[in-house]
Amino acid sequence: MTAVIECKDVKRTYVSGKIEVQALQGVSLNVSAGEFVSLSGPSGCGKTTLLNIIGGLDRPNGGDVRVEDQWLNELSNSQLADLRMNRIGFVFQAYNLIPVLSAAENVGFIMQLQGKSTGERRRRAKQVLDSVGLSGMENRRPAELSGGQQQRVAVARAIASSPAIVLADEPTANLDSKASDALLQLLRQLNEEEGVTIVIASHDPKALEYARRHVRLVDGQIHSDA
Ligand SMILES: Nc1ncnc2c1ncn2[C@@H]1O[C@H](COP(=O)(O)OP(=O)(O)OP(=O)(O)O)[C@@H](O)[C@H]1O
Repeated sequence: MTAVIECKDVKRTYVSGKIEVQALQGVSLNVSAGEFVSLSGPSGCGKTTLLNIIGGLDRPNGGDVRVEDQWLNELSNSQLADLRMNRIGFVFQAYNLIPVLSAAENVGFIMQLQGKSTGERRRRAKQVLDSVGLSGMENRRPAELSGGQQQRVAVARAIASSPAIVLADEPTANLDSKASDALLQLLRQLNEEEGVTIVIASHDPKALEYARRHVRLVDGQIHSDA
């Protein structure tokens, strides 16, 4: 099967002041369509950096990443933004919901950027909020929802535009065990029923159980992949 994500010798060095940190030291990784992959490893090993580079939020200093049929080095910043908007869904630890918008408006936000009509946004927002178990909560603002519910809104937002890939960075970090299970179950369902490729960076052993392939990073390099 062709890889939907291909990382070729990806390197990322951060410079802060006189200190250089080699966050990624040559990572090569292929992920096929429909895989559910975990990225784990000690704090600072480069998980977030790798997810950000795969998702086009950051650029490598060396190597390249292909997402579907596009090599990211060849894309301008606006082409990269289009790729993120149309093909990739992000779920972050801190939910990143917009506090003044309702759940439905948060979910519809990217569709608004894509120029979808109000009616279409409302319909799709209701549909995805229903699918993540939040029927009837469309009009609540983030502050009126529990942490687990907010993270479900974040997942609904990530999947609203039917992305090929969902990248999740510590999505269970702020959730209790019941909410974590519900969220992971949701990601599994998305993966199994809709074939969405999922890459999840996490320290949470439970999150790792849900993945079918486990990539472990140590010091910016792949230590194991099984
Ligand atoms: N913007 C930045 N400027 C300088 N150094 C950075 C920056 N972002 C990350 N780093 C450094 O790069 C290394 C990798 O960081 P990264 O956040 O990718 O690790 P991580 O595995 O996700 O860690 P954690 O599990 O703690 O979230 C760390 O040493 C970190 O301090």
